[in-house]
Amino acid sequence: MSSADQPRLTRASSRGATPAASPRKQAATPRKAARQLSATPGPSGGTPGTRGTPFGSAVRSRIPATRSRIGAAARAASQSEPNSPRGASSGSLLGEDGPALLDELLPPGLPGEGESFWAAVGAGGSGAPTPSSSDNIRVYVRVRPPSSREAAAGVPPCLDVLGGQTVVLSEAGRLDPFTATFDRVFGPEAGQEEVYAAVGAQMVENCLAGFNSSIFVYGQTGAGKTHTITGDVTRGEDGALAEQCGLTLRVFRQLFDRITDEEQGGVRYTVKCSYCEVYNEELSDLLAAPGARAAGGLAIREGDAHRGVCVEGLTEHVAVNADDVMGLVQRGSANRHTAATRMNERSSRSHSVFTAVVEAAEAQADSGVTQVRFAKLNLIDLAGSERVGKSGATGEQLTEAKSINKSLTTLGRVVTALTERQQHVPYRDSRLTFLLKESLGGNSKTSLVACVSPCEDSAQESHSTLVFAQGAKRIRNKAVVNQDTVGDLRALQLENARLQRELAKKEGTVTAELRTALAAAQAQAAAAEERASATDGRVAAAEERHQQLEAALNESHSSLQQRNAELGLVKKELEEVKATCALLQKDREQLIDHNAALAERVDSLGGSLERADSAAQRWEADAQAAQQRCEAAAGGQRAAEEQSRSLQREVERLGADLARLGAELEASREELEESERAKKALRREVEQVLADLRRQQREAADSAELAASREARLRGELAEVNETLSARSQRLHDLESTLAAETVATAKYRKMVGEIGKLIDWAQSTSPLPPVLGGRASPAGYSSLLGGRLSFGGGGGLVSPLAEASNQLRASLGSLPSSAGPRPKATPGTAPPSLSPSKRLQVASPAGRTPVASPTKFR
Ligand SMILES: Nc1ncnc2c1ncn2[C@@H]1O[C@H](COP(=O)(O)OP(=O)(O)OP(=O)(O)O)[C@@H](O)[C@H]1O
Repeated sequence: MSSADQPRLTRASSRGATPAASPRKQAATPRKAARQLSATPGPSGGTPGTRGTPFGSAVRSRIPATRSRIGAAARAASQSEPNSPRGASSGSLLGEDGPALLDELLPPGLPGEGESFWAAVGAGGSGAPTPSSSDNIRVYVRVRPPSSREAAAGVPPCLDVLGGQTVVLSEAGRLDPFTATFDRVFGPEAGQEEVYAAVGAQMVENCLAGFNSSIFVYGQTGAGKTHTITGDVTRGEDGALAEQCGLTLRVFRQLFDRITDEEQGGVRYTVKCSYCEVYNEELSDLLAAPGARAAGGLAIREGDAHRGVCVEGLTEHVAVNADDVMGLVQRGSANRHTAATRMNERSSRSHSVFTAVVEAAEAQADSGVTQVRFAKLNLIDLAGSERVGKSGATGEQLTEAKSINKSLTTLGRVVTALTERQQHVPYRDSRLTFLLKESLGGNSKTSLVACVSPCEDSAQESHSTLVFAQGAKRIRNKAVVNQDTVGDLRALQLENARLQRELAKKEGTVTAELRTALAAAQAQAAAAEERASATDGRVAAAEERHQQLEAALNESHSSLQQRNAELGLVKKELEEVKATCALLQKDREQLIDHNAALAERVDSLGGSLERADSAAQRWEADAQAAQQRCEAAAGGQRAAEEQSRSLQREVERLGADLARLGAELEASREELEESERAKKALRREVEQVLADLRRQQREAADSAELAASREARLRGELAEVNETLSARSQRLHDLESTLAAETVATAKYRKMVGEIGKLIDWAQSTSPLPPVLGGRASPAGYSSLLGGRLSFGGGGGLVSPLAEASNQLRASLGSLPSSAGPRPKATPGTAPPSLSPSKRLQVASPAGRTPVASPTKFR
């Protein structure tokens, strides 16, 4: 614990809160308080010596008059502030006059002389005086460390903590620093345990003592509220709470430790938890089974005098240790509405309230009375206010932000109304404030932790938070110890029995005073019964017991029958009073509702009136200004008329221009339409050309494919033709060789024929000289060969066969080609087929040869 805690803890203990550092010492506190309560003189323990004190028959005669005063007081109470602290309003149906009026009903010396019945029955109808405490809300400020984003951006700080209780905000542009003092200010270095020791520990003690206790966390988004109230709710490595665990689990750990101690002293505890959230003005149960969430949210209503505001249908879960609570907090937190925003990666989009109702029952061995104390412990995590522009909220987040800001504004108005002690506190203006009604200005000991960012870019929000926290400091709550009526009713019944026994002892000497005392005691019992009937069904049993006592009284004191008849009359009267009270209670409730509705109506009418007033003033001012403008306008009217005439002329000129421009426009429009038509025709043409092109492209593709296949086929055919050609060339060559040989032979034959001819000619001639053969003179042998001259006439001789042979030779030579060159003869089987010229392919002949036409197929 830091040294800064010291002064605060000293002051806390002087207020009755026990420092957390000494739990053992604290452990005795509630038991001691309970014993003290039971020892305090009450109806059953009236001050010795006052019992049986005569208090005159005048008291009885005052009853009817008093009854009418009760009615008036009840009506006045119901019309007065419906939001009066729970302790005051719940103590009686009769409002502030209640104590005095009931004192009038009671004989002196009954339930605690010198002490009003009001104090005796207190808020819970207890026979013991109820300790109450009127405290201001305790307000703490927690400055969180800079976030990693702020540290990285180097945003300068704007807050200083002085002496543990003062915070100073200095902002660029602000002339004077803003300074505020609180119960405690935690700097960025303060850990979770330190915050718990200062804020949470005392709440545990308050709760065990029977006081409702609430802790709020408030502040802008991302300021550290959830970190403070919930924090890390997982187990640490050693199984203990995590270091960053917030107030909630630390409070319950301490609470259950203390309960264990207390139970050793005979006190029995029950802890019932609930967890709800207010999201977009709808209340829902965070611990409801999946799918069991009420559509449209849960309803809130004013509960009975003891239990305060109730949420209908909210599930309650019994917890017997801190682990149970941890499970519930984990489950509920997982169901809570959260979202990532620019300001906080996991921003709570709802207000949440974790509530535990702690009930302690302690039997009093001496009196048989069972003291029942109970307290509500609320841990409230408010959603953070946010500037929409800064948080970047849009869509659903924007709706959430608006709803959050609206309910926080109502919270601000409630705080203002309470601090200014206004008659009407607008609790009902939002679900949040209605739900937290008891914690704000009511029956609760309340602490508020205002969370702020240390950095300058949040200075404005930190300032608003500190101003809100300052306001909250001035709220006064009135907490009372909440006690049940079981034991008190029993005490009253015991007192009743005692008085009746006393009455029996005195028998015939019983005075009218005693009867009145008895009646008063019965009135007390009946009143207590009536209050008890609002909370449980035990009254029926009590009445039965009461009747049994009456029967016993009748049996043992028959002499008192007549008096008992009178007693019956009184009882009847009391029944009437009871019935009247019940009616009054109904009236009062109706009046409270009516009053609240009226107050709201008055508020809204007040607002409307103010708006109407200010509108009327504005209208008046507007009328005056309009009057002045009229006057000024009248002066300017002539000038305006002149101007109007010139404008008229201008208008006419413009009209002419307009007509001309209209005509031009019409012409342009026609041109435009024409060009539009031309454009369309052109477009059609282009489309046609494109279509043709596409078709041709397709055909070209087909032709290319065809040409490729033809080329391949032609190449094949060409190869075949080339082969045929080379075979034919070879054949030609052979034929040429044969022809050359034949030509040589032919030439030889010709020469021979020529020479033979010459010889024949010579033989037929008379020339003595032989012809020149081969360029030489024929040898003599010819002559000898021929035997002289050949004779070609008659007789046939040698000349005729020679001439015949020579003729044959000439004929055969004449059939030979002369000089056109050799021509190959078509060989059978190789003769080219008769093909059309168009189907012949010209093939190059071998060098030196005549080109040959080669037949080929051609498709
Ligand atoms: N005192 C602190 N020490 C260390 N970290 C902190 C402290 N306070 C806040 N943080 C961290 O700052 C971040 C924002 O805190 P938190 O979620 O509690 O803000 P919040 O006020 O609840 O915001 P919102 O209203 O948007 O829900 C968290 O990551 C939290 O752990």
